Amino acid sequence: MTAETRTVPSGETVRVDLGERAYDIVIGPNALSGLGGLVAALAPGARVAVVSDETVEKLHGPALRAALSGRVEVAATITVPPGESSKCFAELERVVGALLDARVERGDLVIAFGGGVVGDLAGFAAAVLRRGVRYVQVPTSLLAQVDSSVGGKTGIDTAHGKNLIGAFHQPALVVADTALLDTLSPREFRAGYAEVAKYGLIDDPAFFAWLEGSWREVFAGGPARIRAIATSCRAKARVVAADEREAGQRALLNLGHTFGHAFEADAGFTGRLVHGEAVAIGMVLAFGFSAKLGLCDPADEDRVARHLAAVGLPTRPSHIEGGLPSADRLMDLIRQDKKVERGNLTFVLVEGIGKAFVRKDVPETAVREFLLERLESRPKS
Ligand SMILES: NC(=O)c1ccc[n+]([C@@H]2O[C@H](COP(=O)([O-])OP(=O)(O)OC[C@H]3O[C@@H](n4cnc5c(N)ncnc54)[C@H](O)[C@@H]3O)[C@@H](O)[C@H]2O)c1
Ligand SMILES: O=C(O)C(=O)C[C@@H](O)[C@H](O)[C@H](O)COP(=O)(O)O
Ligand SMILES: [Zn+2]
Repeated sequence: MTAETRTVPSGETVRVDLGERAYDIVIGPNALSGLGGLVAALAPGARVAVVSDETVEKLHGPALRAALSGRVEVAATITVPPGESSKCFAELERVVGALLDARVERGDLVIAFGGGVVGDLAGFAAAVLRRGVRYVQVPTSLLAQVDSSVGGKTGIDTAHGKNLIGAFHQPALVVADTALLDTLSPREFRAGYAEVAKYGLIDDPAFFAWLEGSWREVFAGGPARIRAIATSCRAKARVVAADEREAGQRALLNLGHTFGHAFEADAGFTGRLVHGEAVAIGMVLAFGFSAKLGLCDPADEDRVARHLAAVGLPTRPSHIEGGLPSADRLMDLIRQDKKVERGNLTFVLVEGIGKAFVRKDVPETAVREFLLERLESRPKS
């Protein structure tokens, strides 16, 4: 275990152990109040530029500025429209332009204040601005607190697919204030929960079993929520520290994503299907595909689907509103997956709950046949 953990009252600090790029994830219900001091210590005298979305800025912008006040000068606050459609070239150009207008220098810091969309977009902007400035993740959605703010994957989507343009650029600090989640919509909380459950499904069956019994407390807030977030961050920190650039085992964090990203791209990166929902459907499909290949017991797929459905997540392609793509359309999108090697598909498969593994050279014919079986509704194309 390379991720260090320090327990602090009603919260926790997890270290992402990456040598000269190591950083802390500060987790807790009042973590935001410490941001000014942490940023001032990280880059004494530096200015910061805040990138947020309109919803988060309106709800929590004043608290962020109060946390920075008297410690750090805010050079600019840049907002983008909420939602996945902001992870695009046009918004990247606008954000980078605004950072240059504010004369953000190499020694300054960008603060990504929002969900995973803002984190991925602002992180990518920071990666390319003046060939790289440091940034701080202040994640405000459950998904961002348990997954996207950690690990340094940044980027945008294109019509070709999800996150196809981007860079590995680690944050200098992550501050996850769990109280900010109180304003998150139930739908977005559920979407983030899919990535929480993912950590149990990858290699922590005891965590998955705990979630099956305690998810209501996680949704309600309090210690169970903090425990779920800290456990997720520890798991992600451990994987990232061992394989920063996804040369091998980091691909496990992609469980459910090869299918999920294809459905998201087909939906046009709209609110019709948000990332966590696509991951929920994709994880059930990953279990189903593994069962079809004789690698795992079909009962495990049922158990996963039962739990995700219990919290209100979609679990089948037919749950996606607005019609389904054809298997051929999905195969086209899957061929763009970043795990493809010399044209061959790579999938994260399972031998059971908590027993995920990476399989290269998965035959396209097997994937297509499986998709045809699972696209129960009439395709729209
Ligand atoms: N880089 C990574 O490792 C990684 C990991 C997982 C997901 N992602 C990416 O993250 C994105 C999804 O992130 P997301 O689910 O946070 O979506 P998001 O950023 O769109 O946030 C979801 C919605 O919640 C709102 N919101 C955020 N915080 C809020 C708060 N505290 N109160 C009220 N509303 C709030 C936002 O305005 C938005 O409408 C996808 O683009 C996905 O690809 C990246
Ligand atoms: O951090 C990772 O590695 C992940 O795979 C986490 C995923 O939850 C996340 O959605 C990530 O952005 C997907 O990565 P990608 O390389 O498939 O775009
Ligand atoms: Zn994801």
